[in-house]
Amino acid sequence: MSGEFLRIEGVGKTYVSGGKTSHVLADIDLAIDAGEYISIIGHSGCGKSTLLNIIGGLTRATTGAVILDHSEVNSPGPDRAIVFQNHSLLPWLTAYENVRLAVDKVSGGTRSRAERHDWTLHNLELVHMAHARDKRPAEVSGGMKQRIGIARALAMEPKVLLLDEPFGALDALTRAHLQDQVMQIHMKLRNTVIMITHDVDEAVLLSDRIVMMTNGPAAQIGQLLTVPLARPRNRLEAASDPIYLNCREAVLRFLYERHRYVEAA
Ligand SMILES: Nc1ncnc2c1ncn2[C@@H]1O[C@H](COP(=O)(O)OP(=O)(O)OP(=O)(O)O)[C@@H](O)[C@H]1O
Repeated sequence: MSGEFLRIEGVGKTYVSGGKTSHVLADIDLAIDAGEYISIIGHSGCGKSTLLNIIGGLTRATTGAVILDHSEVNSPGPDRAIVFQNHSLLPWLTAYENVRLAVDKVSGGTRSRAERHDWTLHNLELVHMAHARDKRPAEVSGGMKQRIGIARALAMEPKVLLLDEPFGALDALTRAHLQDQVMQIHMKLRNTVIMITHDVDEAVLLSDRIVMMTNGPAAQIGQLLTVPLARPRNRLEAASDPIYLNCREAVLRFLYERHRYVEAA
């Protein structure tokens, strides 16, 4: 592993609002290889979204830098697509149109109309949503909306896919189904993914490495855990695999023994 693809170097973040200063992140160093699936886990409010937004270019780091493929990240860009917990689809557009809009924006100058049409459909097929291409967000389930959001993000062919609790609002069965699909897509595309989650099993099942954050203020990476489970992974087989169980226990111990959540006063 060279860790040259995405480097987070000494990243810190301080918010100043209403005369109050809060040190959210301090000295975050992380090197990620192309094709890795990384999860970020930590208690509520520790700064996970802040870190993801810094990588996405939506928030500027106070100190340090993010270097993606040898260029410093200073603003949002199509090379980093973000999928949020609550889908951000345009309600007046169909599934096809939501994805097509992103495709036109990113590859309007490089692909013909026919190619952009095919590419839009290809990405809807990837998430098994081609059958619902003409439905608007209000006409489909929460899981389907997330799948359209993932299709839209993938269609932009980002260097990094940033997932901010993408399955957080879904029921357990839909969530498991979508996790399996994301694993299949990752196997197929070998894309680089950084995902925030609160779910220990989700982190272990999907990730190559898990970034465990300490509690804030000034949260840091407390532990970095490699998940040496072979791929493709099957959730039923994994559930009794000693490697899976050891990783799961390591994350639980980190969260509930070493860095227990303390309710803010
Ligand atoms: N724009 C902002 N201005 C001031 N403080 C902010 C801002 N955005 C986030 N914060 C604060 O930074 C801290 C970290 O927030 P962040 O959303 O990154 O945490 P998180 O770990 O993603 O939380 P959760 O798991 O609950 O989503 C919180 O205390 C939050 O109130």
